[in-house]
Amino acid sequence: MPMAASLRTGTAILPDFLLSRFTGLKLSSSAVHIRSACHRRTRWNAYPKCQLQRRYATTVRANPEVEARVAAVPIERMRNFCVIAHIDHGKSTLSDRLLELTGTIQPGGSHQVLDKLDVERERGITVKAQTCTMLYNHKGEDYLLHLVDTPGHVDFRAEVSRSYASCNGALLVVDASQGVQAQTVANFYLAFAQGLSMIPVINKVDLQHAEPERVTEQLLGTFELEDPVMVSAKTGLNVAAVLPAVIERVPAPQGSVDKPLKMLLIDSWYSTYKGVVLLVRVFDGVVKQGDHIMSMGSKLKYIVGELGIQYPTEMATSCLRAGQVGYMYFNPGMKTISDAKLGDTFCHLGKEKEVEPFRGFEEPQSMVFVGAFPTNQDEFQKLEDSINQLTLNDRSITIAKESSHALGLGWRLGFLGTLHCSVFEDRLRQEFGGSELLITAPTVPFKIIWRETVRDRKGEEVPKETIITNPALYPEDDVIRTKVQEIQEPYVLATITIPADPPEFLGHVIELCQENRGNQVELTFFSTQVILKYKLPLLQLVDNFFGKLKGITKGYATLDYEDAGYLKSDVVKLELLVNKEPVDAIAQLCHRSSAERLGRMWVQRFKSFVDRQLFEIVIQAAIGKRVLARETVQAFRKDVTAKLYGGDHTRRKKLLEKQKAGKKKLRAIGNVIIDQKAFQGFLARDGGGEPKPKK
Ligand SMILES: Nc1nc2c(ncn2[C@@H]2O[C@H](COP(=O)(O)OP(=O)(O)OP(=O)(O)O)[C@@H](O)[C@H]2O)c(=O)[nH]1
Repeated sequence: MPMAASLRTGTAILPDFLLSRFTGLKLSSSAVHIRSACHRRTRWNAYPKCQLQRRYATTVRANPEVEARVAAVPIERMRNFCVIAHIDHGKSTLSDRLLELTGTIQPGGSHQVLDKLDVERERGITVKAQTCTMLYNHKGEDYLLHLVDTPGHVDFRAEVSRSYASCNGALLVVDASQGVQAQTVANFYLAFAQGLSMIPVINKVDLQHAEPERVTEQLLGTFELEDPVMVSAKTGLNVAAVLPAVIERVPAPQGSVDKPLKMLLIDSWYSTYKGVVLLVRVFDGVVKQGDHIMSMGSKLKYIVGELGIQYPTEMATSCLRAGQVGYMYFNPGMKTISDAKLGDTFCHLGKEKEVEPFRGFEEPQSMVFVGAFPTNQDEFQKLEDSINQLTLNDRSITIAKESSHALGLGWRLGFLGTLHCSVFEDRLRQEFGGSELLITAPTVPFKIIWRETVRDRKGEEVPKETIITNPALYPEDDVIRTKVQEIQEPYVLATITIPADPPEFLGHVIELCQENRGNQVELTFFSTQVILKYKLPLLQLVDNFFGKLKGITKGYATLDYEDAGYLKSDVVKLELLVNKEPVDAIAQLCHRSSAERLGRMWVQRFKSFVDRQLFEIVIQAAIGKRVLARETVQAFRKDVTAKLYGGDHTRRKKLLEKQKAGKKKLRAIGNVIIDQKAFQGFLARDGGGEPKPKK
């Protein structure tokens, strides 16, 4: 058994080949890389098959030399900053270089140490903010730097906003060949609103078509940001200039170790081995192992177990002081991860009156919903287990049981956006088995404003409101006529950037936005770029808008969006009928203007997946009683006894068993028997429009 390069964690040694099997990592990199990777991966996916991975992930070793250096750094020499950028502009690569430069990880190891979730590696995107503490010697003095690598995609904006609470500054990374893009704009304003000091970093200057001068002008023109640091995170060129800029341009955190403890809960995740882990930022005071503390939100009391810094994995220290960000376990641990309310303030027990709690974070709302059903109803429990495993560390996913006449028992799942949804779908297909799963078309929440009134908190009479996330719960026509005042759908303010050349791009994009019921809000020309702002219904966005946008701009357009509230809409419920019986799982709420096109597409598509039967099958798309489209599957005559010729009875038995197993996957819609494969084919999406793996 090869034991060289084994990873020593605590008292156990795991051989290379086992380690690589359980972690999926190559072992050329240092042990630190491996442990870091193991640790990060467990935060998003708790894979049942990776017990060993999780066990090794949570191993903690104190390092007296590092701890002594950390303890000697006063608050004036601490800097907490995040790295923000448009997708793919190089945040994670730059973060890697900074970790190497400060000796936190070994140089030349595996890439993107902070992108460690399976999904991040597979798709080449960051979905979870990751943090790391570094020690950096500048002009002969040690500085304690706390870096947060943030996700670029709009769906994970809540992660970014939360990270800002632990930071005083931000590195705004811009690709030297692409310049300012949609998410650069969005991230800049978010960071600006939080009062963060921003350092522009122009990355990828090594590229042949890099235009650092043009991007410098753009940064000045768009954000009034001066003095960018020009780097190549890939080759390491000039990366050494980044940290001195952080020290000089990002203010030290405010706070005092002499004041009562005031600590903010920024993030939490679940470790099977040790339970709930908290990521905290200490604003005032000092917290040590054994301290009795309380949550000012829930009033629950806890005793601090182990605490320390992420260096880049957990490294136990004796205390965390004002200005620091670190991890913490309670002893006994928190019962469930939902007890860890992000944005909660903690103080020492008995000091509650002396501490003003933080306002907390805004809870992100689910905006994209799908139904998930097992093709074989016997597998319902297995699906439930898979969903529970995958949502353990992602509390932004909402889950509710759902029952469909056509598809049986399943789950209604809510996500922050389309990428969030498609990332989860991929994970669930991997975990549960892709061919065994039916996922319905994504939909958005609709708001129903009733004529009936209720009293609000101030005692004033206001119309009653209901949010509908499942078309099955949409009121019947007569209820809408008599009891509903209006129906609203969610809108977003979309920012689209495109190159000014070729000029046709602009025309195509305006056309696309108009076709999708968009209203132009702003159109700005920069030297080589155009930034458009449109108010668009979210429903249009989930219908592969990004894919279409990329298509008409040869992949050059970038898109970002923010919530723009609910607006009145002419919503209808489109249903698919099979021999007059509605197929509930396929019903969708849509705008009246798109109902006919969608209906026609539905009937043609469904027809192509339905097997002919002994009688004619009529497939229709309808709004209430009004039929919009119709297709017919002709009957055919089948000799059902053809295969059952006399002779070998075992053959006959096998055939019957096969039929029995097959029946589990059949569904009756009225008198029509439909194989789940038809639904699967009909509901299959090509997933276009989302970022593709880049490596
Ligand atoms: N040529 C060149 N490529 C770079 C440089 N920095 C990063 N890249 C490449 O650009 C791609 C994106 O880099 P990442 O670090 O993953 O970008 P990111 O901003 O973290 O991406 P998200 O996490 O998805 O938001 C990778 O293929 C990197 O290898 C650079 O300085 N020069």
